[in-house]
Amino acid sequence: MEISPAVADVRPTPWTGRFDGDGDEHRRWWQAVAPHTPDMAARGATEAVSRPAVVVGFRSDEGVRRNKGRIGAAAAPEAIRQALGPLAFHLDRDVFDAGDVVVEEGSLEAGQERAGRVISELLDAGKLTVLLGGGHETAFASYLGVAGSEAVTSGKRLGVLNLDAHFDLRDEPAPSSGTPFLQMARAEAAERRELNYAVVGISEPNNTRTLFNTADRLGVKYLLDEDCSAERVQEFVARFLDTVDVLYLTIDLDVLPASVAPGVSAPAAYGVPLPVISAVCKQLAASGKLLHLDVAELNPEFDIDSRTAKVAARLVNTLLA
Ligand SMILES: N=CN[C@@H](CCC(=O)O)C(=O)O
Ligand SMILES: [Mn+2]
Ligand SMILES: [Mn+2]
Repeated sequence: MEISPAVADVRPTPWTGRFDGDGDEHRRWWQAVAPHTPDMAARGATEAVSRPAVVVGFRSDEGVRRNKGRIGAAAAPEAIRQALGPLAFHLDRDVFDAGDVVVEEGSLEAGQERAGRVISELLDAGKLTVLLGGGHETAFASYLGVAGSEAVTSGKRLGVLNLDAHFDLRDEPAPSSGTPFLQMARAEAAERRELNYAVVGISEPNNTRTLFNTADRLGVKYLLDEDCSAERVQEFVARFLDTVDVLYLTIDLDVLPASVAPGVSAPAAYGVPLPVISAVCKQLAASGKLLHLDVAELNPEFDIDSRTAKVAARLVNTLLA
């Protein structure tokens, strides 16, 4: 029996940006990105050398709403595409847009499952997947996709690296943007595995003792924001990479200082400097272990001059380069 491919809820719309000419030397992201159609799922790269990347949006406010935050992240996928569109395209890979999964109020879990199925299929077709959130409930959608992929079900060791001021290990009656990594730990335990979870940028005053206790009980490795010198982070990430075969990277933009990333639900008073976060992205891209990535918590409503969206776009560009 033929199983129909998983598709996003909303088809991709054309990207826009500055036009300098049609030649390769003028190429920007908006000219390079092509719509991804279900029948392309199994198609490999064209002339590009690296694994093709596929962008998927996760339009969700529901996790932040449930977590009592400032809603508006559902508009983030569009804002990040708008910030990526005009950037000069120097990548050695094809990039496709598969459209958006749309989370209706109250139906977060179903949206996470839909996005998970789309991600798993793309991963199994050899793509590097990029999920644009949404609040950090996006991470559980990513996890479902990654955990359902052949790479992980065939036994490759998965590592989850979170760049975030928060653990997001809350124990709540309903999933939210504050719970995804506890949900992952429980899902991994159900598969008789342990979640291999590391966080860079934890703000001590913004995580309660309960959250630190949960992190310790689960064996979470973390670096506090105040300890995030370039050297410490590089060494921490290198040690973590040694323990994994495939990596899922999740960037919560509130890991950055509020001056760099004001457009988030919970801006960081301290934050990890952008050059340090950018260096991590380069380190991960060079590792060859990156399976999937997402960017979460952009809230365009609170952004200033698209500053946060532009940082998100820049980091995605770095990770795919
Ligand atoms: N996504 C997670 N967000 C933080 C929000 C913290 C806050 O609002 O101060 C958390 O739940 O810990
Ligand atoms: Mn988070
Ligand atoms: Mn956070």
